[in-house]
Order: sequence, then structure tokens, then C-alpha cells
Amino acid sequence: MPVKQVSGRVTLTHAKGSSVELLLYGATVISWKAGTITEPQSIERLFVSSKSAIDGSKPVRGGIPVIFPCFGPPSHPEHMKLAQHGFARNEVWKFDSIIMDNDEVVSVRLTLEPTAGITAKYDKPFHLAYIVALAEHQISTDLHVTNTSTSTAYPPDNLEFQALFHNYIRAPANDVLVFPLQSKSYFDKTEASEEARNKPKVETRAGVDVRQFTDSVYEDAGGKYEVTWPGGGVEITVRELKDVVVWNPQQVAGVKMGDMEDGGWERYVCVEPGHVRGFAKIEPGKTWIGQQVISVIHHERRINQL
Ligand SMILES: O=P(O)(O)OC[C@H]1O[C@H](O)[C@H](O)[C@@H](O)[C@@H]1O
Repeated sequence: MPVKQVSGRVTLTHAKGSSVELLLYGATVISWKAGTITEPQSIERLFVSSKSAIDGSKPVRGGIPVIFPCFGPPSHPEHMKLAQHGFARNEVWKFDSIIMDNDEVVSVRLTLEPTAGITAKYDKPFHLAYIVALAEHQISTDLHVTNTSTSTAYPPDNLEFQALFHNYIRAPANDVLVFPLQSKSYFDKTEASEEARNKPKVETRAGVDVRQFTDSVYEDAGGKYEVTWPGGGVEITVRELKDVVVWNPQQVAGVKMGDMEDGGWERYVCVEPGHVRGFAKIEPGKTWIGQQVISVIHHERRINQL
């Protein structure tokens, strides 16, 4: 069976050997295994900390958590009762359906609607659908956000939100470079003062490394990224997700995270496409779709990039 659902966990298996596992908790993808043309044996492409909870007691420290409706600490007046990164990553989603099940693609849809628990801290009407699709060398995740308000009042009852896919890409962090962010403007969240964190910097590096504690929010970042290391890499292309965050805590911040395994920060880089500077806005009855496609890179790229 290409799609299995057992105790809150959904497994997608592709005819060519790739696979995905996701939890209904947070709709969090916790594993994506794929090979390349030259090395077809499927290997794990995502990082999950061995100290992470995966029992639904806390957001997963790894994989691909879904961030909605706020990124970081809430700043929008409608989000003030929410925790950092909102609620989508720690609510139990519903398995809705298998969308595709053929030799090319296996895909499923999960949904999340307001519950009493959500409404107590966030009273906007919404519907979320999350589609995860697996191809031989690719995973895609699409978040459909619908404003289900039926209000016809003026001004319109818009839904204003941020959304982001918090990809923990398994990689030798000290050898990683992220392209092409040169000359993009970014906000450096590692700065000590609020004033410095809110002052845009301009990226001067051709390839962005994470050898130091890095927490950078690139605005209008271009929508196509390569995360490469000697001998490997992934490419990420997006739709409607204008910004990208590059994050690695390194030891200095990593040791302070209770659910991070020792040295875990050496084994991943987070490259997180999202709409996180400002807010996406949808009118009543309308749907917004944010998408990413992550593909394995088959051939060494670093020779050309350096
Ligand atoms: O610890 P979490 O709430 O999962 O957040 C983990 C990280 O997420 C993003 O990458 C933010 O830019 C970081 O500032 C934050 O530390």
C-alpha cells in the first residue's frame, strides 16, 4: 500500500523507493527518504533531533513543522494569545484523503479547522488544507489557507497571517552553502538589540554559510534556493512564499534547547520559505496557496558555485 495510516502517523511510499512519514500532530513531516540518479539508494533527507518529542506533547524539533498563523513571537493584534510560531505545528490535523496514488506521485491531504481549544486563543474563522506529495526525487508541501468568514461587512473581515515551512534539511552544517541570496536584504535575529534586529542588512556573500549562529530573515528572497554541500544538496522552489529564513543555532544557542541532541546543530540547516515579513491577507471566501517543492540535487554543484 503506497499510503498507510497507523496511530497518528501517515506513511507514503513511492514505487521507485522514496518515502515520507508525517504525523497528524502538527501535520509534521518527520522523514523524507530519497536517492539520486547516481546513488539510487534512498537516504534520509531531513533531520529530527533524537531528543525531540514525537508523541504530540510538544512541536517536533526537526522535519518540516508547519508554521501558521504567526512566525516567531506574535506581533499582529489578532495573534496575541498565541505561542511562538502559532498553533498549526501543535494541533492534531485530520487525515482527509489520498489525492494521487500512481507510479509518478503519491499524495495526501490533511486538514485543520477551528476547535474549541484554538478558538479560545484565536477566534478568526479559517480552514487549512495541507497537501504532501512524494515523487521519486522530490517532496512538495502545499498549504491552502481559506478565510471561511461569511461576513459581508465593510471593511472586509480579512484573514491576516504569516505562514512558513520550517525545513530542517539534513546536511553537514559546517560545509553548507545556501544560494543565491547575495544582495538580498535580510534581518539578523542574532543581533542583541531590537533596533539592530529591525535594521535591514544586505547579504554580501555569494553562498551563505552557517558556521556561526545564524538566524536571518531574507525578504523578497527570490523563490528558488540551493542548499549544497560537497557531494550533495537540495533545491527548493516556492510559490507565494516571498521570504526565506536561514537558521542554525550552532553550539552557542543549540545547547540551550532542551530538545536538541548533542551536536545536533552540526547535522542540519534550516532553510524555511515563508511569508513572514508583514502579513498575507485574504478576503472572506478566498483561498491562498503557499507551496514548496524540495528536490534532491543529483550532481556535484559546488565546483561551479565556488
Ligand atoms: O524553538 P522554535 O520555537 O522551534 O524555533 C526555532 C527557530 O525557528 C526559526 O528558525 C526562527 O527564525 C528562530 O528564531 C527560532 O529559534
